[in-house]
Amino acid sequence: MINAQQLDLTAAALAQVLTFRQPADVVLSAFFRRQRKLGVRDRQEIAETVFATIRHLQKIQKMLPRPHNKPRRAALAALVLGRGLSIHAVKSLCDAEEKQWLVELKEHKSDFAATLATAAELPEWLTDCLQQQGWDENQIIAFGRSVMQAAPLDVRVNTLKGKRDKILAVLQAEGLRAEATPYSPWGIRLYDKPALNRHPLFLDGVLEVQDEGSQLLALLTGVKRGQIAVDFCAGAGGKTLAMGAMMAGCGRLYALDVAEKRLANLKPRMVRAGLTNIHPQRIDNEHDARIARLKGKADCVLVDAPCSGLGTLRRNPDLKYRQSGDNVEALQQQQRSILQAASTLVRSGGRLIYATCSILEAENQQQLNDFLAANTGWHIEPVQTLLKSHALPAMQGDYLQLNTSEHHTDGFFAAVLTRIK
Ligand SMILES: C[S@@+](CC[C@H](N)C(=O)[O-])C[C@H]1O[C@@H](n2cnc3c(N)ncnc32)[C@H](O)[C@@H]1O
Repeated sequence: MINAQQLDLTAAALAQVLTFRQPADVVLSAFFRRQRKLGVRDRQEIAETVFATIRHLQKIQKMLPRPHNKPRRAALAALVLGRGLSIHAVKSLCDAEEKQWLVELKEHKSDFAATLATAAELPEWLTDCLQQQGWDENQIIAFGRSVMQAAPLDVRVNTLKGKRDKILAVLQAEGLRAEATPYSPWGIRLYDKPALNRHPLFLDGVLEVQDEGSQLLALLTGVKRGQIAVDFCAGAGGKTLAMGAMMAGCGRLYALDVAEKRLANLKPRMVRAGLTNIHPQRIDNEHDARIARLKGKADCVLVDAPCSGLGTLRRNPDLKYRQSGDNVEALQQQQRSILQAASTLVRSGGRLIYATCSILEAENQQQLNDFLAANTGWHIEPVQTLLKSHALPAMQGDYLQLNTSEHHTDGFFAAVLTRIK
């Protein structure tokens, strides 16, 4: 149970977080760096209450229109709405006005359930987008609620270093609540969130943290040993490492990105994973002359495009307040340009995989349709056919579309195209 000092500090952190000028985790890390004396338990209470506030912000905002100006009230509301505390339990932390305000907040329960934005805990710009792409209210509410749950910890077994069944047995024998992921053949789901970065299986490169959905995207590339592959937007290499393992360390895998810092994070991970065939390369942009030598050479190119990230709201609930329709339009232009440039690297008969961690058609199907309208000589490979030998969620259409409410992964989209000339 949170104490008075922790509540005051939560309010101080919320005054910054709720402006949404920066990612919540960045603001919170900087806040904790300034509060050196705080213990682990203090940090946990503050962080949990900050994230509960963001997760329940639609309801809180209904009663408190500018919550960053009244962050103590926002935090108290989060304790009651998000952290399951009764008003009685928090009454020693409140003055009389605050207590009365909490009572009124609770009285609005049925209003909250009757309005789409508060029932789904999604801002109106996003519920509008989802409705425009044909989602009905029940789907939107189911999605919104599914992303209010914290994500479990999914890890991928590096097939160069271990077999999933054996590793799963080791983790279970250590008393961890662990089970095989339902769809990815390499995945293990952990429910207790152990500090994995000190675990010998992590330090030895047997395990990597990776959401099951992200594992499935790598699986979909179908990349094989000895091939030439490109991960065009590799970031810190989540999918690069999985592709490297699929290639059994043979062939060449280029990990490209514009962000030096992210690629730098890939390097120790490659070493841990025992992969020597990955070539990280920073590029200035998608037209960088340094990649011209790969034109028409790659067997497989993955474009895990920069996107709104709206499929990852379980981990980054503040994104729904930091994104907007205008932002999505700017991202669409970037995605179009990257996909176009990356496609030129694919050899005849090779594969191009376009993926995002977004649930918006504007970033997904629409990009694919635009690409196919502007480019001839490409064929869509239905995802169900590609992955028929693997367990895969039932899915309509040719694309992989993962949604937290149905598949318990982050939301992902992926399409596979083959170059036919
Ligand atoms: C969705 S993230 C990739 C995540 C990564 N694939 C993983 O699995 O961890 C998108 C990445 O695209 C990179 N990016 C943005 N613009 C780019 C460009 N023009 N060319 C290549 N990469 C770009 C960003 O720096 C970011 O790392």
